[in-house]
Amino acid sequence: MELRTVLVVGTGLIGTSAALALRKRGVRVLLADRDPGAVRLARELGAGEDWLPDTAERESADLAIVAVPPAHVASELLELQRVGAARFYTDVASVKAEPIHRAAQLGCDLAAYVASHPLAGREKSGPGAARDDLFLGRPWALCPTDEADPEAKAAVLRLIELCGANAVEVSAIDHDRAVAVVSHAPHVAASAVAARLADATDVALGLAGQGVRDVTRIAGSDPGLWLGILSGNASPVAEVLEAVATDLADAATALRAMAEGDGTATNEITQLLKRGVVGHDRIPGKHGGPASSYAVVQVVIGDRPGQLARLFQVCDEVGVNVEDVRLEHAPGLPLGIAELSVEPDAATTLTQALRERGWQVP
Ligand SMILES: NC(=O)c1ccc[n+]([C@@H]2O[C@H](COP(=O)([O-])OP(=O)(O)OC[C@H]3O[C@@H](n4cnc5c(N)ncnc54)[C@H](O)[C@@H]3O)[C@@H](O)[C@H]2O)c1
Ligand SMILES: O=C(O)C(=O)C[C@]1(C(=O)O)C=C[C@@H](O)C=C1
Repeated sequence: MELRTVLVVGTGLIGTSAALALRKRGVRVLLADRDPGAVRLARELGAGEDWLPDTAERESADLAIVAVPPAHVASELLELQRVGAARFYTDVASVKAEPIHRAAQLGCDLAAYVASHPLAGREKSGPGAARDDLFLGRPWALCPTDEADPEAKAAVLRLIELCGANAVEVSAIDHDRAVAVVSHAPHVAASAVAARLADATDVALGLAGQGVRDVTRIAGSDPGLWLGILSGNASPVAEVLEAVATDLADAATALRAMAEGDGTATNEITQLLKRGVVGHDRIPGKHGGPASSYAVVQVVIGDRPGQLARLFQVCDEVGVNVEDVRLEHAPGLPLGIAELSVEPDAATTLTQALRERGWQVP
């Protein structure tokens, strides 16, 4: 099924990322959001054009993507179907059973609707955080109901393909149980670890390395959005968290025993760490990797004005496009590391050029 025109309702992180990916593949994208500022920014980023529902010659889109918080999906779907906004509809909410149930209760046309969920995101919200490669190589769940028209499913499969993601068909109930394990409970665990940092000493924070950043990155996400996600999948998430809490309580008990000289308690900790390795190794590498397979060039930079500008100047001189940049500060030192993500075959050129110009590239 070809998608010529797609309507994106909710031009935040996910809606705008999908819109940018579709634009890149030549699809016409119409944008709508209850916040006019979100539409304006998405448009300025090149995500599409404003949807003008009141114009007489308004056409119906091939597909509408409802990219709003889970609790608003069903009401938004109903309204869009009422005005005939599109031929087919999907949503991207992080929970699936609840919005589908609500859509059925409200009397939405379930034949034209196939719920979906891309397993890709960021800890930032809004169109400014959107990226056209967000979904590349990532799983994208779709949960067609028995009522769904095969053509509606084909439209959503085409959306997933155009965004470069991998379609995974699953029932809504199975989806919600699965994401409780791989997304929702991990999020709460990250928040609990990050909450310990709220009153950590400056000394502790000054010693923060990559480990705590990796474990807590998602804890920086919008609490309002996550309250909606967690409350839409409360029982499955509670079940996983109870198991995690048991492991943590057992680990604390074993550590107390070790502190009091009980050598046998080490076994308890070793078993947990080993089970952790087994679980970690089961995460499929392809889906766990970065959105694009860029090479990272690390450069030591002084903590002085103009350093980054000089660095980018070298990239410009040798014609290397910087796809992403990350700064690592060394606490207490007038130095940091700039990590430049570049196409793999540009990494050697850039490394050489930087070294020739006196930059320290470890
Ligand atoms: N953030 C993630 O990592 C992530 C990943 C996958 C899926 N999701 C899901 O995607 C959806 C959007 O999340 P996001 O991260 O893009 O959030 P966001 O806050 O970046 O964007 C949501 C947008 O929806 C708009 N909105 C809210 N209610 C609306 C309504 N009734 N009508 C029109 N617009 C409305 C808001 O103004 C906002 O611009 C959520 O359902 C979320 O569960 C999020
Ligand atoms: O990586 C992130 O920042 C995410 O928000 C990703 C993540 C996930 O847990 O994998 C979070 C929630 C979404 O529903 C989908 C993706």
